[in-house]
Amino acid sequence: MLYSHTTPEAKRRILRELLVPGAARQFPGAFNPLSARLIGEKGFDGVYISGAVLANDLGLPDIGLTTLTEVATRAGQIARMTDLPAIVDADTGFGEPMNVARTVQELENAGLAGCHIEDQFNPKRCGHLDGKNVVDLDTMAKRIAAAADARRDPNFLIMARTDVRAVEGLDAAIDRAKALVDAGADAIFPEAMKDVSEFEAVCKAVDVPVLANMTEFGKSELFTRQQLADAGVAIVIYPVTLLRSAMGAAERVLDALAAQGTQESAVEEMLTRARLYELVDYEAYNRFDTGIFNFQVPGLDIGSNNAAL
Ligand SMILES: C[C@](O)(C(=O)O)[C@H](CC(=O)O)C(=O)O
Ligand SMILES: [Mg+2]
Repeated sequence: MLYSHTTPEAKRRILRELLVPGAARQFPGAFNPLSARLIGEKGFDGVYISGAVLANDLGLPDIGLTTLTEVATRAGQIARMTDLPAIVDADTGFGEPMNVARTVQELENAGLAGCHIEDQFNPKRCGHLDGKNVVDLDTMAKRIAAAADARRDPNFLIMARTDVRAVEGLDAAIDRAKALVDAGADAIFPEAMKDVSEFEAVCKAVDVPVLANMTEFGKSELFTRQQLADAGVAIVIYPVTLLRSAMGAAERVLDALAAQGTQESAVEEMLTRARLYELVDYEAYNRFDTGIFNFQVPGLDIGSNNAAL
């Protein structure tokens, strides 16, 4: 009832145990707190919180317009709804090293298990679009070192994302990944890999867990969990999958409603009232109320929901 029963510290310990090279742990992207609950119910290993989804949900493009406060608040709302560890996309860290340090502490406070910080500069963009720009290694290494130094929980995962692959090629991306591990990164997110052999090359080159981004309509094919596991990947994210699916469904029902004058034809596809209540654990709140509201006043009927009161 109410929220996660697992503490942030425990979630971070769990995350560290999950991130084994070759385990290809699946972290679907939650687009709201309730969808995080669904992800947990379906037996996934963790929850991803996408910067693109966060921005798009506010009606903004994913170009670095969201603020640390917005991201930490929303990520915290999502993290508290699940017992799974949640990793959030911290974009470029929201500024220079001192800002990155504050970012990490705010995300720790919000109950996240880890975050990734990338080497683009603002205005940043989706890693699967052309025309990206990256900062030099020194600047990025300082971001990562500041992040690692600022955390108070040693298990809070600092993942370095590099967008260098699309700008300077795979070898340069691998060199950067290695240097970022030296700077303190606990894990590497190599963005926009072209094929599975590229993931394999990164996994071989670094000694830390590697993430694969299986975003639809991007530069990477949608590899299966098994393919990525065989390549040595530790964690796979599906950042925008649920938002795309939910918005696709919303668009279809609006079309039906406009065309037919009723939503009747779409009801079958909808989450039922019962299922929705199940997801918010409605029943547990009822039980809680009944447990508290158990006293009697002589001569007065104060049964639950008594209209006379
Ligand atoms: C992973 C990502 O950073 C995100 O914000 O979810 C995006 C996803 C996307 O735009 O499809 C990315 O840059 O790949
Ligand atoms: Mg992003």
